[in-house]
Amino acid sequence: MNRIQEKLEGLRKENKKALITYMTAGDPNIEQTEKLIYAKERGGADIIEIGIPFSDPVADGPVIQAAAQRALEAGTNLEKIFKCIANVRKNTQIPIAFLVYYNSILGYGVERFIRQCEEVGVDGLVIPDLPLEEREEIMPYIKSFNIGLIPLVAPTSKDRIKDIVQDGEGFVYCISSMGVTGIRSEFHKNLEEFLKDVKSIAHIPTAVGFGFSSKEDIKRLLPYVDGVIVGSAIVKKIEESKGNEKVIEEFIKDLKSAY
Ligand SMILES: O=P(O)(O)OC[C@@H](O)[C@@H](O)c1c[nH]c2ccccc12
Repeated sequence: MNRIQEKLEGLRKENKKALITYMTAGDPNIEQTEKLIYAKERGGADIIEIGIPFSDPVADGPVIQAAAQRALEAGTNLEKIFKCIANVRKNTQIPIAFLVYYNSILGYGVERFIRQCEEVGVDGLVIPDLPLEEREEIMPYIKSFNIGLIPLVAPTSKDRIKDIVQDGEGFVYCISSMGVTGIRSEFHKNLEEFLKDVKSIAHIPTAVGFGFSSKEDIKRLLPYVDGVIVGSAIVKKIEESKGNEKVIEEFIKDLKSAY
């Protein structure tokens, strides 16, 4: 069992749910990313999702695109990110998933990338631009290392949900609404139905993300899932505060108070 599975299993036994928090690696710089991981953990984050900055992030909204831009301008690359996670692992066993575009993996070399993930202590991968049909290219490597592929399903996935979640591990990432990441006030009109459907089909825990920014949002969703993912709202705070650890810790605490 890896850290993500262990964490979610532990929470389930206590009748609790997970707060999963996203940020882009290297925003505002890679040294601060390490400190922000600790700040998030202090604030009560259960799982940390780290975005690998990429020049053509098709699923990212403006806030996260800008973060990737800042990270790339600060000289962030995979080598530095792996080093950062290796350092983090000297201090905490908090579960870590990478949000990484498939092109970044291909550019680095699939096997080399997955091996490195395991070596430094990454537990899961979310790969937004990897279609089900192309999964077999990477699956053998993922299976031979202790990493989980976190599958993404959207309200439009419908009949394909079963196939998409089949060899997923960790949790199923349910996308709340179509389009790109970013804070929203309206979600897919059948969101609750969709989340219930995924829950009934999936053999692993479910989490929902895309658009959430407050404890009110979280409270509304918790009955239907095992975790809620918050990204842009945190990245915006990182931008505004220039990566201030105290600000982020307090914001996470506030979100966690919904649980
Ligand atoms: O930013 P939001 O709307 O809170 O959504 C989470 C999201 O940022 C994070 O999980 C993410 C960042 N980039 C992505 C690309 C695809 C899917 C998910 C993501």
